[in-house]
Amino acid sequence: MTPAARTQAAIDLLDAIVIAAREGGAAADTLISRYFSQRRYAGSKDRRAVRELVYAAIRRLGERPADGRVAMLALAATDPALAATFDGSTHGPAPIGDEVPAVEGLHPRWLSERLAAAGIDDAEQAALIDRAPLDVRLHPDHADLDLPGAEPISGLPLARRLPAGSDVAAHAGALEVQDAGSQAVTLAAAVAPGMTVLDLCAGAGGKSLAMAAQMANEGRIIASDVDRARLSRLAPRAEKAAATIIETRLLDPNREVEALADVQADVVLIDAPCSGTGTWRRNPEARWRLTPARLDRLIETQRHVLAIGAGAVKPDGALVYIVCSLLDGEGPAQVDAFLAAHPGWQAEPLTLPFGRPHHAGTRLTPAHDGTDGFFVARLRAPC
Ligand SMILES: C[S@@+](CC[C@H](N)C(=O)[O-])C[C@H]1O[C@@H](n2cnc3c(N)ncnc32)[C@H](O)[C@@H]1O
Repeated sequence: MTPAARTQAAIDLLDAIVIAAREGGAAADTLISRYFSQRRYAGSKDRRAVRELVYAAIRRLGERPADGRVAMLALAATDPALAATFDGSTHGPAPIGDEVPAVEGLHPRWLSERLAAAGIDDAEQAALIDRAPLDVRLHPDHADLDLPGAEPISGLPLARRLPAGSDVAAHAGALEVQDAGSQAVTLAAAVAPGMTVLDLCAGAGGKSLAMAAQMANEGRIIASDVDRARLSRLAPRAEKAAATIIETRLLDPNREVEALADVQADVVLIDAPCSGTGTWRRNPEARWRLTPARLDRLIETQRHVLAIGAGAVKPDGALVYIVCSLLDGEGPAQVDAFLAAHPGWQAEPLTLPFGRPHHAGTRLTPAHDGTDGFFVARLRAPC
């Protein structure tokens, strides 16, 4: 592909990403993969170059742009070589005319304001869209696995930080790709061999698998979710990891309580659906998707799953609430509301390898901890 054709490809992709963000379509990564699967003529260098252009534009623009062309024009405004690719050639974009590029910025203004209200200052906000590192968790049986360029991560003996682009697929069964922050917040569950644990919002099971390792594969983990497709990815992962204590339970939305009536768990982990503001490093276009109305719906769902989770904790057991968001409405405010509505429950102090105390829990941020952003709280049920 010529440089001009790469620019046009980035514009086309950004068009699709903007529409998907507005209409709840697929993630940018998925759209990029689909785009190139239909254009076999594009080589690996072309794909990398186009991808970099697309993500540079997404990171540069806080507000969702009108379309791909104004997004790329914003990049071209400070990059003469890129501006020169708007040359009107056969596969390239039309020459730059009297056009207004998209406005640069960190995040949509309403989200910046809510993050600031949660104490996330400008430097912390900027770090939310840095590039994320590639972290993995080794299975205990493979703790001495030699991975080229792997760095240890302090406080997490089985975690390694790998050079970008490392081939982890070659080690399936010996490791899981999992952000160090995600590994750290799972430690708040303090699970031990023999316990009964409910991972209420298990998804594809990243945290269930980590807990099974912490439990030395002894005890019982019920991994539940309302999303069949996500939950179905857990069984093959558990098999590869030889995590035999995990059983999956697909929940019918709004009938979760009946489906979990037999569960009295030592620990209920709720990795709740959330806005994902703490994971924007991995999918920065997610900040173009979120709206106040969507956030309100997520907050309502969080309340719902907290109430379900509380009913499955045995007396004196623990409820661990996690969100990968830095918005207080999804973290501390949820926990405060829960404690106010559930007399006898108490927040417990946490000692984790990362994070700082924040209201009734602990907060991890990319700038402070080098991890994705999380809020986690551990709540003790009355005896
Ligand atoms: C943050 S994701 C979980 C990620 C997962 N724990 C992991 O570590 O990979 C949140 C999950 O909550 C699930 N969820 C949403 N509403 C739910 C409900 N009412 N009951 C159970 N799970 C629910 C979603 O389907 C989604 O998979």
